[in-house]
This record gives sequence, structure tokens and C-alpha cells, in this order.
Amino acid sequence: MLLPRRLCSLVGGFLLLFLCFFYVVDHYDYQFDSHLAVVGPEYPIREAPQDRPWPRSLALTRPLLNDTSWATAHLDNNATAFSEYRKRMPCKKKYWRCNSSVPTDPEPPPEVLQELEAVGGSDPSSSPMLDAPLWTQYADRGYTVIGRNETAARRLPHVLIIGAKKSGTRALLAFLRVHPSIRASGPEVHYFDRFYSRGLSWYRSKLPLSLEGQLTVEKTPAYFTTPGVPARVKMDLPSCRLLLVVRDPVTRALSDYTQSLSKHRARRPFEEMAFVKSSPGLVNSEWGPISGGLYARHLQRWLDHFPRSSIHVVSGENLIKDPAAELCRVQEFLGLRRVITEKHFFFNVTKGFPCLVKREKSGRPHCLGSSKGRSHPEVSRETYNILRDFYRPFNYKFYKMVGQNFRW
Ligand SMILES: Nc1ncnc2c1ncn2[C@@H]1O[C@H](COP(=O)(O)OS(=O)(=O)O)[C@@H](OP(=O)(O)O)[C@H]1O
Repeated sequence: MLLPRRLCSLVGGFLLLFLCFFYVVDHYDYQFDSHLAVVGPEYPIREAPQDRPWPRSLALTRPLLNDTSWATAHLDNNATAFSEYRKRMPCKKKYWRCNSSVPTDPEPPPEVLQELEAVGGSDPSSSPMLDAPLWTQYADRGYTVIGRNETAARRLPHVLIIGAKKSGTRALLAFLRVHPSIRASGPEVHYFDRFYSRGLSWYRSKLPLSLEGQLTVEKTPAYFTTPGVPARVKMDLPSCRLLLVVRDPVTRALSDYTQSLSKHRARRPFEEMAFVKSSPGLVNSEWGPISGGLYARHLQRWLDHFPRSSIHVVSGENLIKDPAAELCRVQEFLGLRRVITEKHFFFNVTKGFPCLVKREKSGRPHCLGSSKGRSHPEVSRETYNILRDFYRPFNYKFYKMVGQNFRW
């Protein structure tokens, strides 16, 4: 008798828990309150019919007012901009569906109205679609392209940031994403080094949606140092353009080691790992943080498969000192209009690094996270000098290969 009673209370308890969960999950959700307006140089702001088609339109969107509302602008070639204001409104749910009886706020607040008016303030007729100089104005105001008349698709990368690890690859990607013609995957995909057996359709599924004319960028710094990757990339993405960020290999080694420390992979002191145990002063070139900085060796593997002209080298030091100048060269290499300029950056003194004035999605200032810009463990001057001497011949070889002296 004891067992069934226990069983009953157990089942009853589970049932009660499930009902509570269902009540909470099913109770509240959000719906959007939409407000469509036609604005344009010759139009005052006014209501537009919701079912109006937007021929050859370009849709842009940006969050407003702490991300609870959005402005979407549909620009067409007839000097008209249609703006939609969408607000996230809480609504009561009944069995997974929103109950629309929750009162909504039909009018956008005045500051949003102003924003909508500003959308139509310039003349979209002056130039067609994305190539329009006008587009820059929208990009500068934090708008992102969400659609054109073409279909968005997941396209294989046109550009790969191949490395080098701990040289500023994340910063380069974050900065490039500001460009409206760039679409990039967030996390590192590791297709060519770890997951190649999963096939191209798997790879494609990890890449973002993009429109025709936009460039898809993927960054996995391990590609640079993994043998076999250049041949795979050549086979699958033969006309891909490659971006390589490099930084003083000694600093890079310390940065790499610091990352290992943070992941508890390396607990022994740097010096113990960097030198061959039996011969103090002899650099252990097999150790990852050291071998990762032998740029000439790794680059040669890429040059066996790709012409020099398809590889652009970015200075990691300069990416910190003058990000706009580096981004200018990258945009030129990728054949993009120069959208990313000085005005997109500010120097955050606390972080000690340049940050973005506006992130591509939220339109808010954005610095890289705390895993970027860590302080490195101190090493003795002697260790530093030994490493410097060790890298010197490799560095010179690298300068020759790329035609650029980085003065490390
Ligand atoms: N703007 C900005 N903000 C923060 N950090 C910046 C920036 N520009 C370059 N860096 C340098 O980037 C280093 C990390 O390099 P990666 O992004 O290539 O690292 S990773 O390989 O993806 O883990 C990181 O190395 P650490 O300083 O060792 O953390 C930074 O020095």
C-alpha cells in the first residue's frame, strides 16, 4: 500500500509542476503594434494603407527606444519612403496564442515620429538602392538592410578571416560588420579544420542569410595554422578572399598563453613551457603559443594554393592604433565602398582599446568583451629578448613574402 501512495504523490507533484510551468509559459508573450506611415521629401508624415506593395523597395530596420520598438524603412525609387513603427507590446496568452484584447498604443511617441520623418528626409529617387550615397546616411543612423526585392539566402563565404589567433581577428570582424554589404557568422564555425566531414550543407547552415551583392564573412583563426586547410578552402571556395591579421609574435604568444590560463589548460609558468626543458634558452617551437607566431611557415602553405593577391594582411597593432585606416584598406581590398571611417570608432580609455560608436544591430556603443584585451603575465627581459631573437629570421621571411615590414 505504501508504494502506490508514494507513486501517486510523486505523479501528482509532477503534474502540479507541469501545470505551473504551462501557466507561466502560456500566460504572457509579446505582440507587435504596427504603425505605418508614408514619408518623403514631398510628403508630410501620414498614415499609409498596410497592403501597399513596395515595388523595388529596400527594407532597412533599426531598433529604437531601448530595443522595445523598431523603425523599418522601405525605400523605393519614386522618392518615397514608407516607414513602419513596430512596438513590442505584452499580450496575454491563451493556449499559446496571443489575446489581442490587450490595449495597444497606436501612435508612436514624438521622438519616434521625428525619426520616421527623418527617414523620408532625403531623396531616395536620386540613386538606386544599395549603391545610393543615401544608403550611407541610413547606415550611419544605425539602420541595417533586412530585405530587398531579392531573396535572402545562406551563401558560402566570399571572405575568410583565417587568423592569426590572438591577433585581433574578432575586432576586425566586429568592425567589418558595420558595413551594410557585409554579413558575418558570429561564432567561429571551424568547418575547414574540425567539421569538414559534415559537408558543405552543414557549413552553409551555420552562415547568415545574405542578399545578392552582400559578402559573407566567416572567421576561424585556427584555419591559418592547420595543415590541410588551405587545400580544402581552395577546393570548396576557389575565389575566396582571405584576411590575415598579424601581431608581434612575442605578444601574440603571451596572449595565447593567457587564453590557455583562463581555460585552465596551462598552469605551468610561461617560461617553463616556452623553452625546451633540458636546454634552458632553447625555444620550444612545437608549443602552440610559440608555433602560432611562425607566420612565414603557415603563410607558405596558403601561398601554395592561393595567389598573393587574394590575401590581405592586416596589422594587429595598427588595428588598435588606427582602426579606420586598417578598415579603409580592407574595404578597398574587398571592393567595398568606404562606409567604415573614423567616425565609427572611439577610444575607450578604461578598456584601452578602440570601440564602435554603434554596433551593427543595436545602434549602441560597443566594445569587445572581457576576453579581449586581457593583461598578460610578466616575463623577464631576458625571456623577451630570447623570443625576439628566435622570431627574427621568421619575421624577415614573412615581411619579404607579404612585402610589408611590421618592425617587430
Ligand atoms: N578593439 C579591440 N578591443 C579588444 N581587443 C582588441 C581590439 N583590437 C585588437 N584587439 C586584440 O585582439 C586580441 C584578441 O585577438 P583575437 O580576437 O584574434 O583572438 S581569438 O583568436 O579570436 O581568440 C586581444 O588580445 P589580448 O590583449 O591578449 O586579449 C587584443 O589585444
